[in-house]
Amino acid sequence: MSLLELRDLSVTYAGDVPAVRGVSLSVAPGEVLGVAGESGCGKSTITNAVLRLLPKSARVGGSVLLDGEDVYGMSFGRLRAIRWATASIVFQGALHSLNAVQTIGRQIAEPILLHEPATTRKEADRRVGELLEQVGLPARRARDHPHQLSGGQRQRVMIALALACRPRLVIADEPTTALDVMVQAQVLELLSGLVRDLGLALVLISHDLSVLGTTCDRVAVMYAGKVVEEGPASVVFDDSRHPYSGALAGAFPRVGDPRFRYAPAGLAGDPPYPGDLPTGCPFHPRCPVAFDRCSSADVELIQVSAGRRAACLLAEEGS
Ligand SMILES: Nc1ncnc2c1ncn2[C@@H]1O[C@H](COP(=O)(O)OP(=O)(O)OP(=O)(O)O)[C@@H](O)[C@H]1O
Repeated sequence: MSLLELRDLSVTYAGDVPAVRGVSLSVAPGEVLGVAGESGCGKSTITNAVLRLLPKSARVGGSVLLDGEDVYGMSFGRLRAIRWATASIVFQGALHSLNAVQTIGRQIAEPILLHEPATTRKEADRRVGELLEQVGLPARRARDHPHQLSGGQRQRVMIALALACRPRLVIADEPTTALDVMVQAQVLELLSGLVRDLGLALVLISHDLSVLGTTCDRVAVMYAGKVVEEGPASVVFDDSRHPYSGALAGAFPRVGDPRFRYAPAGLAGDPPYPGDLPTGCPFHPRCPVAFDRCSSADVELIQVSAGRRAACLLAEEGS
């Protein structure tokens, strides 16, 4: 059974900005789902929607089911109980998310003491030490302040923090952005190990397909608030059925790679602003293989083969 299920989720910000438009996705324990797309496609909005962290003015449609429970139908008391304990988020920007004037240990202990009031300070400190070791840091680093750690170490602390209350789902929003390639690989290996060892469900959000390709079981590619392709990570990138996924994958091309057929020279232009979307397929103004119907036809996400969905007229025609 899925631990997280988004059913036709839509989020519209004040001013009629439809940032997320009918997204259906799910992730099971022990599975890594990648969510890819350029800046502004709605990735962080989905993250915040899962734990009801959106601004009050945002309108939410569809549903978010966490372990079968409707997140938008539950009381605030229940919501407080599931935040951290059932699901937690590793937010973007480790440096800015940590409190500069508090020790690492204090910050990790805080959600434990809040969610498990029977825990003593001493027990919480022991758990903090264990959590730090679990993410590959010595327990003594609990006494440090954030500025005493490197970027990669701070990101590990963010992961320890997310694990503090033993959640079953972790959403990591751009967990490796701003880290150098070696440290990136270590953080991804750490996350994969946690999925393997703890049976976590992990949603990994990134604009960088090389990050997702190596770590995820399945990937959903988003464009202008919608999923435009979804399937096993390896095939989505190696044999894209949507020109946008092909173009994103083409940003990391290999010689002789079939992805070149979509993006010989990279992807020109910018994604549309959600408040001002083009008619037809929202990708058509940038699409290297668009034809006349693309600017007017409604394109739905359809199943193109077992476990694979794509939203493209060419995929519909099976070409
Ligand atoms: N509070 C808000 N009010 C109005 N519009 C918003 C708000 N937050 C986000 N948006 C808009 O919604 C769209 C989706 O934003 P979101 O942050 O979810 O994208 P993203 O894919 O996570 O981008 P990034 O990778 O840059 O974080 C963007 O066009 C953004 O400008």
